[in-house]
Amino acid sequence: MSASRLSVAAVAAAAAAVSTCQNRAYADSSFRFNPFSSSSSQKQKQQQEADQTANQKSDAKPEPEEPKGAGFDPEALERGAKALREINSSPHAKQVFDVMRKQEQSRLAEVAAEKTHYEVIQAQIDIDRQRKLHEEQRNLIQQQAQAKAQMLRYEDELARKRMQTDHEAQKRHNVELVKMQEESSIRKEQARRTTEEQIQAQQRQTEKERAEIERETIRVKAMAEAEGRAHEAKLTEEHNRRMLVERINGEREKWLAAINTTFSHIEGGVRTLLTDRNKLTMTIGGATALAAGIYTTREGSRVLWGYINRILGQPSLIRESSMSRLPFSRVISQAKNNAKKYSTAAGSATPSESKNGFTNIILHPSLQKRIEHLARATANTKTHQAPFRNMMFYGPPGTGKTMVAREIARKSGLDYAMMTGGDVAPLGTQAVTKIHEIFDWAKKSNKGLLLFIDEADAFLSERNSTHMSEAQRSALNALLFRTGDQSRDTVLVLATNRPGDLDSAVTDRIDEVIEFPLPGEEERFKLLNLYLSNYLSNEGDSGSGKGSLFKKKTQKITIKDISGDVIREAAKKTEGFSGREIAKLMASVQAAVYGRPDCVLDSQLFREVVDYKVVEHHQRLKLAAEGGHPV
Ligand SMILES: Nc1ncnc2c1ncn2[C@@H]1O[C@H](COP(=O)(O)OP(=O)(O)OP(=O)(O)O)[C@@H](O)[C@H]1O
Repeated sequence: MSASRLSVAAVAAAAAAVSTCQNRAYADSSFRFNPFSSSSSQKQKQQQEADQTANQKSDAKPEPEEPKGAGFDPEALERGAKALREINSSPHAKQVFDVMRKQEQSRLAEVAAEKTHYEVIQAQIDIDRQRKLHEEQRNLIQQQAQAKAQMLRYEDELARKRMQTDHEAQKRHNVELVKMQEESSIRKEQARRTTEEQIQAQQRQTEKERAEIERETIRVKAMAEAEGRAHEAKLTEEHNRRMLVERINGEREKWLAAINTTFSHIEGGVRTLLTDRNKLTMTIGGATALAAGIYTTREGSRVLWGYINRILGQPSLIRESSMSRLPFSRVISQAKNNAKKYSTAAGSATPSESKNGFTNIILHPSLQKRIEHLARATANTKTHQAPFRNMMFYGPPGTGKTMVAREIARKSGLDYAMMTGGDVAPLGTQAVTKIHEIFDWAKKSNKGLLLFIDEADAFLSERNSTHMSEAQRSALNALLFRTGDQSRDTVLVLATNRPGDLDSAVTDRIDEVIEFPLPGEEERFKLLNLYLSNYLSNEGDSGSGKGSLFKKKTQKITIKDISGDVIREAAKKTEGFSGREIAKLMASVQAAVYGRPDCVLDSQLFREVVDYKVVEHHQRLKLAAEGGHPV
């Protein structure tokens, strides 16, 4: 029993020694497997502790202390060798070695198992590592993908921003381009306009120069003609004087001879007469009758010559003139005026005339005041021998321009002559001569002449206008020439519906410009009243009524219920009517009254005529608007 115990202890010691050596060898050779080496060293430690415990138990006597070397412990080898020796000497050596071999095998198996376990762990670690690596790679790829996507997004955003910026820049550029183009076109337009204006200014300048030259030519021509005429007149006068002297001398001699003869005859005759009383009486009576006949004939022929001179001397362009009246008609009118003056002085003047300076002319109060003032100024100008002021009347047709011109002439004591611009064009080349004739003729007036040119725009329009003929232009230049200086014998009054068409040189000669508008409601009311009394009142029905259309009236007109309100209503309806239209309306009323057997004018008939005249007026306006003509 003790032997076996001993052998077991020896084997254990040997095994421990061997294993220690092996462990050292392991520990030296395999640093790689740290966990295993640590566990084997622990085991070795445990083994050593177990061996020590077994040795202590088996030996129970203290082993002398071996000096401990630095790296190698010979004690174990010694103990191993001792144990081997004991084993060798033991009969159970074989069994011991078997056990040892089995232990070794089982230990190796353990080590292999541990190794396998470790390998499994290692593989697991590898797998984990690989998985981690893979995950990391995947994360990395994901991150890269994210970064790339972000990058792409960023690039895309950048590209979009760039595109937007480019687009805005392009837009700005386009706007600038358009602006530049606009500016350039404006500049071009301005340049074109400037050029056109320059060309027009040049043309105007050329026209002006041409007109100036023409005027100068006409002036020089006129002066030359005047000089020629003066020279001719001088020569004629000289010749006439010589002839007269010769004739007087001849006559004197003839008369002397005749006187001598006569005296000798007279002497004989006187002697006979003194002796015969009857013959003396007859001779005295015959001489007186002869003297009276001679005087009457001379005065009569002088008056007749003056009249013929006026009639034949009146230029053909003058349509109406106060200078062409028969001398006896002037005497009659003078007598009439005197009679009027007398009756006025006696307090029988018509209210309209005493109050209103212009008989039968209805104007707006302010216009009337101005006209009266002008008439007074013209009269005073004439009295003081100052230069006359020219006038222009403009406004729609039939507003009283001609009437006023005539009245101004009458009031200011001037002669009056009227011509129409439309008559000038048909005269062609004769027009210039005729214009000069008028102004020469105007000089014959002792009182001064108011020359009224109606439709002045027909021949005094802008000289640059294309539809103006050369003859018309010359006529206009002639008028401009004759009115260039302020005149002391002619007042020029132009009337036109289109003042804007007049040549600037013509308007330059005008001192007073007066507008004649269409009558307002108050004026229409007065006009209706005026023409009602002129055409329909029975005053002066003896045939001399100033307003009667027919001098002889066989039946009296009866006016019924035509109150102020009825006339006021008509004045309201006739808005846009001229004075002439209102006069015509009342003439129509008169015709309508004469159309009735009883010659009664009542408010119904009056209203009917007014209504159809208003309709007619609007139709005329419409037609004129369609035709593009002024009414
Ligand atoms: N203000 C007015 N007062 C009274 N009657 C007027 C007035 N205006 C016009 N008339 C009447 O109209 C007629 C024409 O007037 P007048 O010839 O003076 O007009 P006008 O302006 O010269 O016209 P036109 O431009 O056509 O020559 C006159 O005879 C008169 O009957």
